[in-house]
Amino acid sequence: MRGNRAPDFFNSGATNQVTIHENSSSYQKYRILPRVLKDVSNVSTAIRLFDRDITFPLCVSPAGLQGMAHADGELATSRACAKAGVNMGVSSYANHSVEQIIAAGTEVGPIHHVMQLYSMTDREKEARIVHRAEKAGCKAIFLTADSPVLGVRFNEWRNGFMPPAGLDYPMIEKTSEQIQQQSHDDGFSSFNSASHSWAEEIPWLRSITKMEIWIKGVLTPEDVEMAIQYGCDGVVISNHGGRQLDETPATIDVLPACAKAAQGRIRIHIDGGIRSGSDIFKALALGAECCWVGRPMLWGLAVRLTLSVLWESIKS
Ligand SMILES: Cc1cc2nc3c(=O)[nH]c(=O)nc-3n(C[C@H](O)[C@H](O)[C@H](O)COP(=O)(O)O)c2cc1C
Ligand SMILES: O=C(O)C(=O)c1ccccc1
Repeated sequence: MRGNRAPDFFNSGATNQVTIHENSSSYQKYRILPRVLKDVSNVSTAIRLFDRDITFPLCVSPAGLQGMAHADGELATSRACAKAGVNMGVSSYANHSVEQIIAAGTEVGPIHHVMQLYSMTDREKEARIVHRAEKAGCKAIFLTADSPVLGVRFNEWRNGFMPPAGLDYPMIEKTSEQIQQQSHDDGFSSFNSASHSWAEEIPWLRSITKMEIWIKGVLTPEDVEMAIQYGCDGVVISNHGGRQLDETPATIDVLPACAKAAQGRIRIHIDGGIRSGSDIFKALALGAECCWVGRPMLWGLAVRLTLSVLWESIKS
């Protein structure tokens, strides 16, 4: 059976949903030790990122298929990020082009974007994404390194999730019809190169772009060291929101060791399960410079769609 249950795609983790839950619940293991009699009359949550102040240390992670949550999809996300004064990651599987997404945000206010990339079997197409992103004004490539193949997602399989008709994928240069002709797994993960490696990918990327190069999906001090050796600018400590390899640790639990390994030689950001200001505080206290968030932004888009449908039905 084929189905288009968007929640199966947006909300799901991989296999038994262990990591997706642990990402959030692990924050409750950490307690905040305040120091007292400190002058807090003049404080700011702003941090500097890509040579610009953002209002607070939370940006929006790249997530594909936002057109399934709302027709404006990534355009709306970009506007919202600009309004909030934070930066945004653009997925290679966005339903709008990087040029349109940047234009939509920039109309609202100052905003920077980063382009998410997978190592692809079609290197020429991968290079076209990089060049388009750079020309459009992206500040960095976020190379997602945890997805040589797509995660095992029982919740999607159970209902035969298929991306809906009518959505385009301008960055990977596919229409929904082309995606639907392949099975869900083939349609998506066949673009990713299962034979990717540090040596194949990073020097090549470095040779084709001046943008910063970040590795998204790092969970170990060893890979932080690899990213430093390969001259990368930053890493995002991430397990893909528990959607790729299940039973990997919560990102907050591996952050201290990763930050220690970095010793200030590379930027350390984090995502996965961050849902409140105290989560952000703990991540910063444990060594991250900035946090990123995925699903809550998608839920916001989907609620806007639901409200507009409700409103139309009330009016008529
Ligand atoms: C529906 C959905 C689609 C995603 N698509 C991508 C993607 O295209 N590329 C990518 O690198 N990460 C993708 N991610 C992972 C996010 O960038 C991020 O790592 C994750 O959502 C963070 O966890 P959180 O949702 O608990 O905040 C996706 C996540 C979700 C929920
Ligand atoms: O679902 C994801 O996590 C993801 O990275 C993805 C995979 C295929 C299409 C869009 C996003």
